[in-house]
Amino acid sequence: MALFDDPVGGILPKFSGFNLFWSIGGLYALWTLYTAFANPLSSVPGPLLSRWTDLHVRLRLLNGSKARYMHSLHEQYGPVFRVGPNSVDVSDVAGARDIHKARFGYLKDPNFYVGANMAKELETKQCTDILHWWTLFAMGVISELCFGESFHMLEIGKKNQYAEDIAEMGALLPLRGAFPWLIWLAGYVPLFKFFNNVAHTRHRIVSYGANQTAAYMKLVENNPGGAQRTLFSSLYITAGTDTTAVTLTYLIYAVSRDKEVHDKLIRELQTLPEDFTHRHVRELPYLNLELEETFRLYGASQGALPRVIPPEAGKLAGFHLPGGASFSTQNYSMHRNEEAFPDPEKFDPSRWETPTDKAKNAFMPFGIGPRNCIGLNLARMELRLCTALFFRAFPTAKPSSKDGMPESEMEPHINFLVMPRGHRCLIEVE
Ligand code: HEM
Repeated sequence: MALFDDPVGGILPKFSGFNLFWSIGGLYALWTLYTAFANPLSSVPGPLLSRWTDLHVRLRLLNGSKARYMHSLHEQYGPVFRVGPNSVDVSDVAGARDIHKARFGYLKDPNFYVGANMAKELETKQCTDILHWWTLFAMGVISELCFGESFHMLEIGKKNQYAEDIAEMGALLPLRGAFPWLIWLAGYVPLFKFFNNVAHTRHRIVSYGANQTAAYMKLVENNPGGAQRTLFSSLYITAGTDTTAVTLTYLIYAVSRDKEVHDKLIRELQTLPEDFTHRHVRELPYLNLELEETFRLYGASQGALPRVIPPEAGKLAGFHLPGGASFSTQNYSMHRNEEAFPDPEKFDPSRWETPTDKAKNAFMPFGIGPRNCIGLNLARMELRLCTALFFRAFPTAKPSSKDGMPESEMEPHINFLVMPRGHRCLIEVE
């Protein structure tokens, strides 16, 4: 059957369904050959499949194993490998640094709120979920900075709808990027209801942010001298909540399961005055080493941070990368570079006593260059203070298997951000 009738008669060639099928098939075959062999990225090593698709990498987002899979591909193919037809991942330290760079308080008293809540839970349940409490704490700090008002979640002991939405959005962010068509499909197919919720969640977050900002502006108008300055809601609130809470959780976990590291910290904390402030903890040498080692192994940002090669193209670690191609670096690999960090899986704060240049260069827990983390000083401050307050209050803290929590629950589930697989971290005291 002719698909297009030519009313003028005989000028246009007649296309049958059969011809159309072969034409599309032919174009597809040409594209397949081009992406496989003639694309400028074809000289970059990588799995054969990556010449046509990055689906094998994206699918691993679903079970949080993408960073580990990418790391295994680095071990197999070297510091630059092809992720998909138009993207590469780079763990070459010098190259990654060049490209990233060239182109391109009022803290709520964690002792009072967090400490009291944890102590209560320890008394009633004999263990406490520190991830839960650090999340409420970090959210409280950021909401005060953004909206001039805390959400009072620490006092109530649970997340409000906004915090639930933010957490859900954060968890789904990588999936939105990797499978945008699933979000679209969710609007039509009831099977994908889970993804459909993403759109509603996003809408609720945007309107909450707008309302809170309007309320704050009114407060400033009515009381120009009285209202505190805020960072406003333009600061993406997710960036400062789970990142801090998860990193802090892993810090406490890593320290409390290693007797030598733990005892050293406790001895150092005993030198603090009773009414210590951040000014005191900032100067504690061993606490600071522990912070660095936590950022290296468990810093919340371990997944790929993508960048687009500018139109004039670039050379990276010996490979020519065409303009428009995407390249990424992931801290999971950079921070496990064996030359920079011997025995990379070991949590060893002492490696930061005299770090080599290689270690300093490969270390980028807050990103580098003009788009690095704007909250890094706040995050460091929260981590130092909370760790000191926590171990002063609970010096015998250790990971708990009460409530049936196996160690495997603490295995990092890495999408863009890190999250313990079990979404909790139970601690008990002796
Ligand atoms: C341990 C805690 C944290 C870690 C590990 C972390 C890590 C990072 C990283 C790696 C980036 C760069 C992302 C990229 O290159 O695409 C980033 C960006 C950012 N971070 Fe953080 N962050 C933390 C805490 C915070 C806090 C507390 C805030 C809020 C005050 C914050 C706000 C931001 C913002 C707004 C950006 C985007 C900057 C831009 O795009 O120019 N972060 N963070």
